[in-house]
Amino acid sequence: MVDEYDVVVIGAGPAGENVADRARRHGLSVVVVERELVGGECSYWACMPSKALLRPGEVLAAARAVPGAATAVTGSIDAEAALRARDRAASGFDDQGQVSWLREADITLVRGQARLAGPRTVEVTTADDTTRHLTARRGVVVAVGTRSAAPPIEGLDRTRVWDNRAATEASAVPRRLLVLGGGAVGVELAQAWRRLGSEEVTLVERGPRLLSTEEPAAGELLGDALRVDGIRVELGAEAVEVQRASDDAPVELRLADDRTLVADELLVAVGRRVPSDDLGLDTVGVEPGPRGVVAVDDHLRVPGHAWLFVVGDANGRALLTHHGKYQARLVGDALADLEVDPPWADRRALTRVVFTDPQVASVGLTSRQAREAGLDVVERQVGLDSVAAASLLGQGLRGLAHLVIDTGRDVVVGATFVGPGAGELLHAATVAIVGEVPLSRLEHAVPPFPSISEVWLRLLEQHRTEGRR
Ligand SMILES: Cc1cc2nc3c(=O)[nH]c(=O)nc-3n(C[C@H](O)[C@H](O)[C@H](O)COP(=O)(O)OP(=O)(O)OC[C@H]3O[C@@H](n4cnc5c(N)ncnc54)[C@H](O)[C@@H]3O)c2cc1C
Ligand SMILES: NC(=O)c1ccc[n+]([C@@H]2O[C@H](COP(=O)([O-])OP(=O)(O)OC[C@H]3O[C@@H](n4cnc5c(N)ncnc54)[C@H](O)[C@@H]3O)[C@@H](O)[C@H]2O)c1
Repeated sequence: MVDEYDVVVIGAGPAGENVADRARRHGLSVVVVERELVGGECSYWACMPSKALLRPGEVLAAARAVPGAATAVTGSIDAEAALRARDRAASGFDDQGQVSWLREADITLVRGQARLAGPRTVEVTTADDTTRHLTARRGVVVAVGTRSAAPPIEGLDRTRVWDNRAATEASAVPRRLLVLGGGAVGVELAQAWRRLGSEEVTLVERGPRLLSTEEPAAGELLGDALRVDGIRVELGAEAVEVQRASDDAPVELRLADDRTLVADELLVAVGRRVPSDDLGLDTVGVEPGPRGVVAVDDHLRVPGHAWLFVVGDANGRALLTHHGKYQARLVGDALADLEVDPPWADRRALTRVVFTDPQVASVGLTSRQAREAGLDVVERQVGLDSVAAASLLGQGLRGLAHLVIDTGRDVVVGATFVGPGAGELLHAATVAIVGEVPLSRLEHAVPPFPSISEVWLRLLEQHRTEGRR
């Protein structure tokens, strides 16, 4: 059976859904192939459940920091209620809502495993083991996302451990949790489970700090906050071996310095891998790169294959839902032959928020990336406690605001905010970066009093006082 559409999308995660939506809005016929749940990793085992797991602890900590409110907090977190709220945030791990949305948008859904079978052709093996062939008049879009990567650690392939799926869908709080990897997944889920009631949480990171790709001060401040929560943070620690006597026995993680850490669960959060092995890329002469990533040009096309696009995690440019969706919107326009800018914000204005408490929110280049790119930059940094609003948020608040300023053009090229709710501070910086607003012009962007946004005043004052160097 061969069906012809304008666009065939492989994968119905946020990137796939958005490219389908955009292309359909332009009047193109679109089919999406999904082998699991419509909505992808983000909806069920990543963004949504992890944020739901973090939220009760965040609210409680905010209340405890406020005199008057703190005394009203007498109980502890109801973990079972929190897990039920998590289930609701993940739509009960059921995709009927998103399937209805596809139907209403007049996008065809085919359930099954898709793989390329030559130029513009996709072969689908459906659940009942029948094979369908879909052909694309305008283009095929690969939006297959990523899964947890397994590091080469002795014994790992024989040992039951948590990946992001197990760690976000768990139905009970582990008494002792080990987390391998101090990136976004590791820090968020370590704090979530600690605050939900895990008695012992140890975070193991082989680098010298958490969130190693962000400004060093951000990872250091977050590390301090996690320690205050009672999480043991092991930096510069390399895991070399893992074992369990049986699936229910404690898990043992041996480090390179020969110490052994023991827990009930081990979350492995050391990065991601694109499931491109069984994608039929060989049928069109394409080889995936490291971690299965399918490389694309500036317009998200696979070089030499103008009909083949890759959006979202699978192209390795930005492992973030909102950037995948941004890419998807541009590819949806390109499929309709509209003239589009390349998605340059992936490179120059990448927005990221780690939803721990404090949140770590950043956009654009870090000081290191800016210098590596050959820019002449200065850094400005102030504590969040430099503004009046901080004292109203609660006692003992720690946080920072940091700018990377290109002295040649006198514009912001990177910004980092660490603090409660810092993610909501980010968009002002994003607009300043994308709009290349000169710092002299920012003097006229007046933040309201008393708001945390007043940190912009402190940063600009510092920049004026210290001159351009
Ligand atoms: C724990 C965790 C928390 C996160 N939190 C955030 C967050 O707060 N904010 C944020 O921006 N990002 C977050 N991320 C990252 C975010 O989840 C991803 O960037 C996002 O899901 C990528 O979207 P995607 O559409 O590219 O891929 P995915 O969401 O992975 O979807 C890909 C879809 O393709 C399907 N598929 C794969 N291969 C095939 C095939 N051959 N045939 C048919 N279907 C196929 C899959 O089943 C899946 O449904 C988090 C990640 C993790 C692990
Ligand atoms: N809030 C969010 O937006 C959010 C939340 C979670 C994940 N994400 C996305 O998901 C992506 C993947 O996140 P991640 O945390 O899995 O990966 P990551 O690459 O961000 O971090 C992995 C960490 O594990 C460490 N590591 C690697 N091997 C190790 C080993 N053998 N022993 C000890 N440490 C080791 C690395 O040094 C690194 O710090 C992120 O890049 C991010 O884009 C986003």
